[in-house]
Amino acid sequence: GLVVTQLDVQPGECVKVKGKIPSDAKGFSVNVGKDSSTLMLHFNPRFDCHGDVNTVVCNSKEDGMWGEEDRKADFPFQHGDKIEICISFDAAEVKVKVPEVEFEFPNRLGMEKIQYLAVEGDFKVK
Ligand SMILES: CCCO[C@@H]1O[C@H](CO)[C@@H](O[C@@H]2O[C@H](CO)[C@H](O)[C@H](OCc3cn(Cc4cccc(C#CCN)c4)nn3)[C@H]2O)[C@H](O)[C@H]1NC(C)=O
Repeated sequence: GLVVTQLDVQPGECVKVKGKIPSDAKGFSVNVGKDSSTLMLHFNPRFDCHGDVNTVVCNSKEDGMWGEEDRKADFPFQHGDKIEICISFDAAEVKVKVPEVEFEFPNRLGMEKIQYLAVEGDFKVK
């Protein structure tokens, strides 16, 4: 999927990804951080994959190693949805705004900018 590098997003700024969730989507992820091995956030809505149904899984990745998963209570996504995902952060946390819901995740790595964004799986970036 889409990979963007050299982004240089600062605290308080937001990066927005618009796209469509295919009608047969199993799951997708939006990753932001330094690069593919060092992620401030792996935002992974799962419709039906890895044994999860309608569950948003968030995690961080440090030098290629996954952290502790954080499974969210909300799942505000449906097959066929056209959505905007807005990601912003500060020293303490990462915020992921989607229609109707804002998810929060700790800025575990204390990252001071987002250089890298990658979208994987069943999400058609517009
Ligand atoms: C119960 C004991 C075992 O526990 C399980 O252990 C697994 C392995 O660690 C974890 O799963 C890993 O979880 C990690 C976050 O933590 C990651 O999501 C990682 O995926 C990386 C990855 C990303 N991509 C690209 C991509 C992305 C989204 C869509 C597609 C598609 C498609 C076409 N339909 C492709 N491919 N692989 C996942 O494998 C499970 O959550 C975890 N489950 C629980 C309950 O704990």
